Amino acid sequence: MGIWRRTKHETMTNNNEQNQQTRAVDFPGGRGQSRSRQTSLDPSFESSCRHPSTSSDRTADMALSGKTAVVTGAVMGIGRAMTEVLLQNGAKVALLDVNESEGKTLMEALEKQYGQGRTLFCKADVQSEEQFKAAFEKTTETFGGIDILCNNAGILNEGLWEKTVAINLMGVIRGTYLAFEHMNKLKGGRGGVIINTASMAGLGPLPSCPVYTATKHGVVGFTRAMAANSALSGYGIRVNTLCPGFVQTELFTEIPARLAQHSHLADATVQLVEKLGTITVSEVAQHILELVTDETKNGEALLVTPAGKQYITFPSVA
Ligand SMILES: NC(=O)C1=CN([C@@H]2O[C@H](COP(=O)(O)OP(=O)(O)OC[C@H]3O[C@@H](n4cnc5c(N)ncnc54)[C@H](O)[C@@H]3O)[C@@H](O)[C@H]2O)C=CC1
Ligand SMILES: CC/C=C\C[C@H](O)C(=O)/C=C/C=C/C=C\C=C\[C@@H](O)C/C=C\CCC(=O)O
Repeated sequence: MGIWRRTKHETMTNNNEQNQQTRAVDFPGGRGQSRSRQTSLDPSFESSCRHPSTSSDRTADMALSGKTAVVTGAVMGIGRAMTEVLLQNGAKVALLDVNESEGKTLMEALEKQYGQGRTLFCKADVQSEEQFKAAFEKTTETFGGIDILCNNAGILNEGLWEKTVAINLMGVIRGTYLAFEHMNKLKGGRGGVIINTASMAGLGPLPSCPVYTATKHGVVGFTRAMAANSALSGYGIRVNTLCPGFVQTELFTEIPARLAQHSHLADATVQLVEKLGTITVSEVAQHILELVTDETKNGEALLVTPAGKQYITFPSVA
């Protein structure tokens, strides 16, 4: 059970046993940083990110300049890394999360790093139609529209399996339907793209997390169906899903407690983690850019693991 004895913020780096402190203000460093920009809000970190004084004059030529994104579960982990990728590439970002205190702190740090008027924080639980809808409306009111949605919020708790379904699957469905209302070209929208965070567990079963596996399989299936639905309907909206393997975040900690009645399988899961390795949030988030900017990407499932990235092909049933 070695892996789970590490302190809350220590994580196992892929193929090397160095402990890493993953602090609240910077992303895990480690392997693969050459493939992704190390970003940090830690002022002591020699960041490669643009500073506010240059951000505005360089934003104009960035891939996502003029675009507005909404990210759920944006305050930490993969969602926070996605937020940074979007900001680094010129987008304005609405951060949605239930963690209000951390959200406001992050907002202040992001404004210092990327300039005023580029970010908005909305306290929003993806389980709540009212809160999610209000956040969309506030975003549209603030930035003039929504072009990108990252349905990223998710939990892993087999003991609270109904909540897991409500957040991981129903929350993604709710966000997608709200985005279709705002983006639909047939309803006055300007089109757009939705990125749903599934998981490698959305492509193959994690025996110790059957409900989590079900939610992620649901996200993959729903994404592919909505992508085809939109294409056939002429809505002008693309829908793709990102399927990370094991990623070094809070969700990845205290796994035995999260497995609940399946915790007897914790060792098997540890062996799977050791077999497959782990990746950093930056190594995951960098891939949203291709899913967002490549107009040919619709209905794609992009698997990201220590071995790299792979677009999944599914058996054709018709
Ligand atoms: N960490 C991993 O190994 C992997 C994670 N994923 C998925 O990536 C997504 C992000 O996970 P992590 O960054 O690892 O998790 P995390 O626990 O580090 O961050 C999740 C964020 O979502 C927020 N959140 C939780 N419930 C919410 C709700 N009801 N409404 C709004 N925000 C809520 C939390 O406050 C937190 O800021 C999840 O969908 C997860 O299932 C997929 C594959 C691997
Ligand atoms: C315990 C789960 C830890 C983190 C959850 C995280 O959010 C996440 O989504 C991680 C998913 C990783 C899944 C990785 C592999 C899934 C593999 C399955 O397809 C097969 C499962 C077991 C096969 C055993 C083997 O040796 O291949």
